[in-house]
Amino acid sequence: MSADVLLSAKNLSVRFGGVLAVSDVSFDVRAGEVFTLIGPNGAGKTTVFNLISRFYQPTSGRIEYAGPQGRIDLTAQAPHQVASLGIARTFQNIELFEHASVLHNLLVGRHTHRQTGFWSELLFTPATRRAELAAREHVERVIDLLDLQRFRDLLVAGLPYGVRKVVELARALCAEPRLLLLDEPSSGLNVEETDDMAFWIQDIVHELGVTVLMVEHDMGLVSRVSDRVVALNQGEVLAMGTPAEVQADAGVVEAYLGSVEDVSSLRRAA
Ligand SMILES: Nc1ncnc2c1ncn2[C@@H]1O[C@H](COP(=O)(O)OP(=O)(O)OP(=O)(O)O)[C@@H](O)[C@H]1O
Repeated sequence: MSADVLLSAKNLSVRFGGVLAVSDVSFDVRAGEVFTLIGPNGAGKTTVFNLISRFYQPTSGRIEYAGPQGRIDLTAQAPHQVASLGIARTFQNIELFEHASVLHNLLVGRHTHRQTGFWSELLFTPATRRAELAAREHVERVIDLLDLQRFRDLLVAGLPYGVRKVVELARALCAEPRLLLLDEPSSGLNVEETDDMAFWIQDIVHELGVTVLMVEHDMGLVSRVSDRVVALNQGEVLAMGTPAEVQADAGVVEAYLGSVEDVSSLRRAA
């Protein structure tokens, strides 16, 4: 794995009974890029995400990851270790504490980052106080970056869907991830909100230096924010490259024929 690679999927396969959901899939995600998985329904995108989050174990293959303490085999880690390795994710269906304020949700998101132990937290030692202060500062930075000031003390349950999507993005960022997994960030959003989401994704990559691995159906968003794209079909890699290169691939065009997605919009906006 070369120095600029943050995550490397190597010959991943997953079988569910008779279904080969992911078949010999390999790709590298470079530090600082937006790397996007596309493909028709059932192509294996969510399964790849679930392998990286450690919800699923591969039938064969492995995932190498440049963690805070050096390179590791991610597939050997327990699911509860993933957050402390600097990997955060959002979900297709928003997962927030509905009856807590935005600020509370963000502080909970931050909690996975805490390094202080049980006794120091109980005794509120100087190390705990410093950690608490750093947590608050980072949460405030994320609130500012994603323009959430006016919502900070409101309950999540009362917020419009589009704002909740941004809060979920903020919650994931509060854990200070090295790698952020975004599962269909545009799902449920209207055109204007999708436009804003593209802006937020670009902003967090540039401002926070986070690497993004995304599953997305909206090809306008994909072409706007992605550095590189991998197209999956029936569990296999069809094509990989810049949005324009993948769009030009004959296999990709064929896989998308008859589907609602318009592959021509994969051309990156100038
Ligand atoms: N837990 C599971 N048990 C059995 N089969 C599964 C499981 N998860 C996924 N599959 C199957 O694996 C294949 C790939 O599904 P996956 O959800 O990864 O596709 P996808 O590309 O994310 O599709 P979509 O865009 O519809 O979310 C499908 O045939 C699906 O039915």
